[in-house]
Parts: sequence; C-alpha cells; structure tokens
Amino acid sequence: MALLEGQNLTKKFGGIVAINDVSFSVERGEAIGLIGPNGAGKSTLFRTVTGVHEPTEGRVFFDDEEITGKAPHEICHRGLAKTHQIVRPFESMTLLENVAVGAEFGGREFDDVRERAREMLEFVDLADIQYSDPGELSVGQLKRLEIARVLATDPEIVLFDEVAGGLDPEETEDIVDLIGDIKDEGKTVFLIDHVMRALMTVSERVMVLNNGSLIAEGTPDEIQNNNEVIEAYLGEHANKDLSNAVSAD
Ligand SMILES: Nc1ncnc2c1ncn2[C@@H]1O[C@H](COP(=O)(O)OP(=O)(O)OP(=O)(O)O)[C@@H](O)[C@H]1O
Repeated sequence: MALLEGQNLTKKFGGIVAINDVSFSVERGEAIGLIGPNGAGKSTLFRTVTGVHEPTEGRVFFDDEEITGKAPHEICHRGLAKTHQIVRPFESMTLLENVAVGAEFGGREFDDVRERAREMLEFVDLADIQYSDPGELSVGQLKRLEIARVLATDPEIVLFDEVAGGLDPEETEDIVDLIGDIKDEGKTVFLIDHVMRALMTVSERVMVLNNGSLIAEGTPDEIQNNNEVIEAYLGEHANKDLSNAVSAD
C-alpha cells in the first residue's frame, strides 16, 4: 500500500471549492512534485493532508492508517511533516534551540534532543553557526533552518511547500541538492514549487492541479509536453508556454 494516500478529497471554503474530488497516492521512497497555477489548490491539499484543514469530503491514509481529521501535531508525531512557505523561527532562540524545539515537537523519543538538533544542523550545513540568532540568516539559510526543524521531528515523509521560493540560483541549487540528500537518506519527498526547474529536477513523478482538480500525472517529461497542462499555464502566463515558464525560473 502507498505510504500516503488521499481518497476523493474535497475542501470547500464557503462557496469556493479549493480542491475538488482529488485522489492521489505517494509510494514509500518516492519524490513527487505538485504543480498548478496560482490558486489551483496546492497549499490547501497539503494543509488538508497535514490536518490543518479537515476535508469537506474524502479521506486521508498514512502508513496504512486513516488520519482524516486528526490534529496536526498528531499527524507530525506519526511521521508526516511539512515545511512552511513562510519561515517563522523563534527569534529569541539560537538556531540550535529552534531545531531542538522541532525535535521535541515531533514527539519521537531521542536520548538527547540537543544532539539530535546538532546533527540536523550539520545535515543542512548550518552547524558552524548553531549559536547564531535566526535574524542573522539569509533567505537561503532560513529555508535550510526550516528543513532542519522539520527533519528533527524524524519524519518518514516531508512535504515541502515552496521551499525554493525567493532563492537566488545558487541557493536554489543548494536546496535541490539538499532535497536529493534527504531522499537518499530514505525519506519520501512531496513538494510544491513554482520554481519549475527545481521541482522537475527533484521529482520522479509530477501531479498537476488546476481549479482544484487533478488534471494530469506523469514523469517530468510527460508533464512538460502535456497539452492540458500547457493550456492551464497559458491561462496564467498569457504569452508563455510551460517550457518558457520552466526556463524562466
Ligand atoms: N483559509 C481559506 N479561506 C478561504 N479561501 C481559501 C483559504 N485557503 C485557500 N483559499 C482559496 O482556495 C483556493 C486555492 O488556494 P490555495 O492557496 O490552496 O492555492 P495554491 O495552488 O496553493 O496557490 P498559490 O500557488 O498561489 O500558493 C483559492 O481560491 C484561495 O483563495
């Protein structure tokens, strides 16, 4: 059975149908990307899976158990964690303390939470500044701090919500490498990103949402040549086709 599965998920906000009868599955060890024009429902799908929103209809399964309607901390405790699009570290704490909070929050048992936090900072290449404050970090470093906080919870699957957003090309390349390392460690990776080059590099399979519905699924190559996907992006990018959008990022 899939590690993560959504069955016929619908989420409505009043009259807005943010996601509409979406079914998907993510296999253990897979790297899967989720794309779609602005407002397509990507973040809502992630929030529905991680317990921030309860679905209006449908069910979510993780590791053979139903998690529909469970609280976010309980879902995180089970091994499903998500990075935040906007990184908000605790400003009055050092990087080490911030990541230690992640380790505590995950609810897993560690002999030494600070040691666990230190290892995660090493993994994201921030160990040499572990006693700095988050206020001193660049955007790229902040994203890596967020990844360390999430990894400290010891997840089986990591959902990355626009982790490459706002990064320069060098920082983007570093994040792509880091996500590759996370996958090599045996984690399952599920990511949303508008930075197409990063997403297409990392993902083995890509799903496409448009107006709340899943319109395509396939390899990065198949998706970049899928007419329905190109049309969905034409609506957003006026004169650009998807491959231009890819190279523009
Ligand atoms: N909490 C909410 N309350 C009301 N409407 C919402 C809420 N969250 C999302 N929506 C609406 O649901 C739709 C899907 O939004 P969502 O943020 O999931 O799209 P997205 O694909 O992540 O977009 P983007 O790429 O711009 O982040 C939009 O119409 C949005 O305005």
